[in-house]
Amino acid sequence: MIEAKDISVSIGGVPVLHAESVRCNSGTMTALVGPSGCGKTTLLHCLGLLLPVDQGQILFNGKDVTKYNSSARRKFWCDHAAFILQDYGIMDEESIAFNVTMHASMFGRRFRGNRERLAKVLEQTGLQGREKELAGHLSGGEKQRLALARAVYKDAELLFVDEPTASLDAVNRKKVFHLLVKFALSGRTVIVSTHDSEMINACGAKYEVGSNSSLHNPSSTDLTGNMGETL
Ligand SMILES: Nc1ncnc2c1ncn2[C@@H]1O[C@H](COP(=O)(O)OP(=O)(O)OP(=O)(O)O)[C@@H](O)[C@H]1O
Repeated sequence: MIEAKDISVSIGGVPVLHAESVRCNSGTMTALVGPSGCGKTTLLHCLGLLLPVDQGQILFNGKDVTKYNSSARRKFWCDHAAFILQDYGIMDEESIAFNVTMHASMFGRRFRGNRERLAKVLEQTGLQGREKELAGHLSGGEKQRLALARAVYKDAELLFVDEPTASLDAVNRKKVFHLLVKFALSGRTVIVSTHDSEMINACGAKYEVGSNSSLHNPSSTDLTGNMGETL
């Protein structure tokens, strides 16, 4: 569970978030929604400790992590978090397998990850059989799916996702959709900044950035919204 409590952020002296509070529960996919420029990405970055807040707190499983220094933040990212951000964070000069597993020997790029898990996530993201291809040769949509494959392979407790369906066709949108839903249903905390109405409908909780109000607060018996229907 990750939570923002009354956080405010200014960028370049311009207020972007004002006293925002949102709680993202485990086992749930939470949508950060609202018009372009309202601060969805900024809030996502604050929750992921990628951007410091000026006021308020970020709580991870109830623990105040707001003032973590750079080494504590690095450990938080390494141990608990996975990100699919707008630039996808793909290393173009590396293979697909390396980008997913982040494992290779220093010399010769010999594969050292978990082969079974790698094959499974590539299958789930429609990249099966392409382990050895250079990531730089992939299209934008394929890179987006590769970023998702990496996040699922890591199996992190927290998954931060910015516009996961932005450059995908209908078939791949559905694939990404199902994968994120399954991931949340397995007990993970998934936070998605999105304009995609189908994606928003699949989320168990929705928070309108800038309105200071949750659109839907999941009760204990309805932690997943209509995620089950999506599967
Ligand atoms: N690095 C930056 N420098 C200056 N202004 C910024 C920066 N990052 C964000 N902003 C401003 O903060 C506001 C919120 O941006 P943010 O990207 O969080 O919005 P968003 O809701 O995610 O938008 P979109 O739906 O278009 O992606 C915008 O007005 C944007 O111009």
